[in-house]
Amino acid sequence: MTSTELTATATAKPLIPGPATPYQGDIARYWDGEARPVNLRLGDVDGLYHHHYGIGAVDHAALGDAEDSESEKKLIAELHRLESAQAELLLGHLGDIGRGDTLVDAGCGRGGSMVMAHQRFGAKVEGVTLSAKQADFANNRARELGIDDHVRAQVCNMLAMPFETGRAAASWNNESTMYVDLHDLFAEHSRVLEVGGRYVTITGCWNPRYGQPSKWVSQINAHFECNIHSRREYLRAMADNRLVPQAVIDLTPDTLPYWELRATSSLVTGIEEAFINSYKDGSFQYVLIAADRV
Ligand SMILES: C[S@@+](CC[C@H](N)C(=O)[O-])C[C@H]1O[C@@H](n2cnc3c(N)ncnc32)[C@H](O)[C@@H]1O
Ligand SMILES: CC(C)=CCC/C(C)=C/COP(=O)(O)OP(=O)(O)O
Ligand SMILES: [Mg+2]
Repeated sequence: MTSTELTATATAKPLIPGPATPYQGDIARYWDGEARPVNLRLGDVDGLYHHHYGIGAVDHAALGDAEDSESEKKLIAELHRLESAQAELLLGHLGDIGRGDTLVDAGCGRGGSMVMAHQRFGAKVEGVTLSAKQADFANNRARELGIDDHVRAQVCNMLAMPFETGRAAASWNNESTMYVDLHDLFAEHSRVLEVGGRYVTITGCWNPRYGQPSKWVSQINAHFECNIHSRREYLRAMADNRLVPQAVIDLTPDTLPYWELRATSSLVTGIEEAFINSYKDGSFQYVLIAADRV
């Protein structure tokens, strides 16, 4: 069943009485209304629906040549492959995860990373999103795949998750930290993670060596109604909340090929220039941070 045929059969009920702030209400409405072809057409490739960006070298052989009648389909498949490669990289930093473990996806979107996490580790995966539409979509996909006993999305604020203290083996934010205060966020991850648990995020952050958010970063903030943090804020907020980084990887060179390929596609959304220019002028960085809960 493709995304266009998929309809919400069960409506996710918010766990807490609605968004915590008017801003969160706006973000819930943004994602409830989001239906960009660049996200749905890529997800239709294999049923893994992402709302993050790709990394890795473009496989130009897989694209065929321009005259190829299938070139659009091949380009979509290649963009999707790079986005799934990004999720695999994040999951690869979660550490030694077993079938009996519980994982938390904070800001889970339509659930592509949750499905991949369960398929990779066999673990239980709990996701939260502000968007009832995204939660319904993710839960319908889990039901279709027969994994709804292990993969569940709930409508709630990632700053107040309905999970017991100290029970998650690992948790992550995949391009969802730019919607919340990092101290509040990392305090909540530190609460739900077991001692020695692992936290991972992949995010876009402005470069403190540039000085302040560039005009390109401001354009990205306006485009997504988000608030991109600086790299130093991540490290400071982690240090203040018992999260000790054990890997900080600059993925900027690895994500540029994805953006340059995407900029040639018919699925462009208009934000490609801001990402490419900010990555190239050094004002913006694409970073993975993996940290241990001490
Ligand atoms: C860019 S999408 C990323 C989705 C997913 N991580 C992925 O990689 O496909 C950002 C997600 O963060 C969620 N989000 C933003 N603020 C949130 C909050 N305060 N609590 C829970 N989810 C939130 C949005 O609902 C959306 O699902
Ligand atoms: C790295 C940064 C700053 C990302 C901001 C968060 C975000 C909106 C990611 C992509 O979502 P999407 O896949 O829905 O966006 P698009 O429609 O551009 O593919
Ligand atoms: Mg996308």
